[in-house]
Amino acid sequence: MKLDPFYLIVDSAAWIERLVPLGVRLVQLRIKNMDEDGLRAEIRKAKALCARHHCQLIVNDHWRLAIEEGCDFVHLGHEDLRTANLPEIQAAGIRLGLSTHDHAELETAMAADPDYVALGPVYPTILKTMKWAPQGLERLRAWKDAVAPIPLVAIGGLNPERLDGVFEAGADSAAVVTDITLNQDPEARTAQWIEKTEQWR
Ligand SMILES: Cc1ncc(COP(=O)(O)OP(=O)(O)O)c(N)n1
Ligand SMILES: Cc1nc(C(=O)O)sc1CCOP(=O)(O)O
Ligand SMILES: [Mg+2]
Repeated sequence: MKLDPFYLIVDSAAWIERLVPLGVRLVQLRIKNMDEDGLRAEIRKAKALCARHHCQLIVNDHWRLAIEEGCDFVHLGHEDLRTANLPEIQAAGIRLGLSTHDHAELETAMAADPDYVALGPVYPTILKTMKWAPQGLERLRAWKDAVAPIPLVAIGGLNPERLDGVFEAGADSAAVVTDITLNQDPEARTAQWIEKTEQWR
């Protein structure tokens, strides 16, 4: 499976409405702290927007709602995997991306037969507190050797200036939150990401 090299992560359907029409092909809806009705409405809106703009939607964490809403790709972390029903996800034909941060998580992830593996944080991130130190590019290279031919996603502290390094180290896709959502011109920054990643598309 080929992933788009630019993997946008946002926390609302409103962001998807704003940025996906610019040409984003891969987006994750990552919402924390919302009740089930609100989440369902956001997922439904995001799904419709992505279908209209030929963008692959990946739903973070909320795999059951994703199945119920007819989505086809979810992202889960190690903690999520403890409570997720993998056979149910697989039986629903849902593709699965998994986070990893260390060798133990990588082993668990590979055993789950994922459609991609993410490694992070490659660089320091301001989005959330992480218990892992920045992984760096050599670690990314080692992960590539371990997961290929499964696609590898790099995440954490990424910006256009860091993309040559992460793709040279073997990443197939680069995921980003704050470099775009906290930018003073998110539309222009998105366009910059799309243009910069064209060489790996
Ligand atoms: C592409 C991608 N990689 C990693 C994560 C992190 O997932 P997780 O460890 O479950 O943490 P939360 O994002 O749920 O806080 C991700 N969401 N996407
Ligand atoms: C959501 C997330 N997961 C990570 C991991 O390492 O698993 S790093 C991260 C935050 C990514 O945001 P930014 O691009 O702003 O650094
Ligand atoms: Mg999670």
